[in-house]
Amino acid sequence: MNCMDSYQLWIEKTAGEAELAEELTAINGDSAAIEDRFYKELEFGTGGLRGVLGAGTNRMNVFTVSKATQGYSNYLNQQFEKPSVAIGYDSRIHSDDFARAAAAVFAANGIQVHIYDHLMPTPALSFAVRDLHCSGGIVLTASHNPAKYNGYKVYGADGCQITTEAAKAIQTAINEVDPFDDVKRTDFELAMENGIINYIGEDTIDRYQAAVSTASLLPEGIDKNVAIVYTPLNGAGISCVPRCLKEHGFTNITIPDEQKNPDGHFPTCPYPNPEVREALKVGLRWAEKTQSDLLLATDPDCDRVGAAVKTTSGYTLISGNQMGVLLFDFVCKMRQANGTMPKNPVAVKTIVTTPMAAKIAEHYGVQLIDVLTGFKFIGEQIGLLEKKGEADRYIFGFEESYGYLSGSFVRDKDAVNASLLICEMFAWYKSQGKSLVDVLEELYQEYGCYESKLLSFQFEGADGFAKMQSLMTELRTNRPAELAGIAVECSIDYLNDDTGLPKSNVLRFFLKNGAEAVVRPSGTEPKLKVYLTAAEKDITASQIVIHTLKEFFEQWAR
Ligand SMILES: O=P([O-])(O)O[C@H]1O[C@H](COP(=O)(O)O)[C@@H](O)[C@H](O)[C@H]1O
Ligand SMILES: [Mg+2]
Repeated sequence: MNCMDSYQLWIEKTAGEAELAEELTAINGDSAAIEDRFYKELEFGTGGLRGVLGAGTNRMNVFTVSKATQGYSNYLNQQFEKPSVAIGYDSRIHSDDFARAAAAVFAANGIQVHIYDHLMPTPALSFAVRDLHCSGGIVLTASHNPAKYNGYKVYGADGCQITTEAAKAIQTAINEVDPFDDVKRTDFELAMENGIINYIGEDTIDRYQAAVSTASLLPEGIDKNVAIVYTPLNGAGISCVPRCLKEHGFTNITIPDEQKNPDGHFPTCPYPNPEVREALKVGLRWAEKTQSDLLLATDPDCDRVGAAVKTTSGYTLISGNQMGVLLFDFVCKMRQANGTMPKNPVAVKTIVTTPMAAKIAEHYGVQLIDVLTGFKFIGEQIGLLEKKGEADRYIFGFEESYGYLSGSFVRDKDAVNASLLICEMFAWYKSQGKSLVDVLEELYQEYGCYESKLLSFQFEGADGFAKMQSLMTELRTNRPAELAGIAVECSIDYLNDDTGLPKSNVLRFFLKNGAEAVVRPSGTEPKLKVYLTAAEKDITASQIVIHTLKEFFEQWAR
């Protein structure tokens, strides 16, 4: 069906939904606006389905959510005799409505539903799937994307987001569903009365908090008087992070008034992504006002966490790679000291995450596995260990995009777990008179001066998508012998080369002196991402290499 026909059909079928009907009427005659909403359907990317809120097949709305849920229900009913699911949601616009709509579709398909009765972190959904022995689960969230987005993360029975094979099968099942004719629905309240929909109890939440507590590494007697500013960025972290920190003795916590309450409009952080400085602005102001030691900021679904620490010259932001290596080293060090390092320990990172991790792994005798971008691939590795009865070998997983997990109790990145670890690590080094910046410097001395940078280039709409594809194709077919004058020693095309990993649209260039550039389109936002790494003899030299590469790629993406 072409865009115009789809548009007409949607006008007819969505008349009962005031918000959508109004939007469709408003774009009458605007062919670009119509095309943008109908030129494709939402598809699984790095972290589930994700799209702008609004009317159309390429938008997140009650129809696309219901269609996805019907498809997922068909898949579950095929795979399991008596399927059940867990549902979570964050603070985004319509996350709760979509969660209830999805619950009603599952219920109408005879699938038992366990749904949180208030917003909860994404990792708590991963936990609930495992705790309640569900066949799968979903979270309504677009993670850290801007406020105009929402999304739909899908989980398997192991509590891990579905990976390649399952995603393909579920996508096929979804594609077969007509959103207007094929979706079964029941009344949410009625299904609650009938017991096919249940609220997830406090006991599950308590067990989740207890599981996170098992990740604690700090020995008795360490001073925990760390002054912390914690901001949930108007998201789900408020439900778990303060409680977790307090239960572990970190009681000196200030939460910024503006960002404490759930609010999907994110009025003071329109792009609620701890990776970007702008999102930390309010938190930094509160940190300065209260002269706090540490700032922690979790994204709306509380699976990633950003941090800044007080130094003599103000607050220093710690990047995802920096925090990853700090935590990885800390986990290894403490487990060795506590006598809890398992035999043949395993850590997992993504291919776009700093190669410095390999040096740390080698130092501690940890096997380090590299996987494609997406924490689901880290969770998948834990699942593979679990199948062999060896889940305890997993000690840490991380990715440069501020995602960390130090235990097998959940299968997605966990910012509650990571917030606790960061506070413990901070207190541990503070007790030795060191800041995290000092420790980072020590790690550079020991393992090499790795510097990294992520470049993101925005490409909106159908035209942007085509431009991104052509940039990738051009780079793939005319593989450069040098980048910004730095020799390319070899390169990997993850789409066509045999890497042992699933095929993926990623190009990786290994440059002279251990520098690297990895290029890939984002699977969650209309962006092209370039991940740069340099490893020179000092940090300044590494920064110069990064700067040169940055200028080159900025020119390239124009
Ligand atoms: O968005 P989240 O926090 O659910 O996280 C998901 O998306 C991020 C961005 O992916 P992309 O680079 O494809 O945009 C990935 O780094 C992450 O591994 C994945 O779990
Ligand atoms: Mg997130």
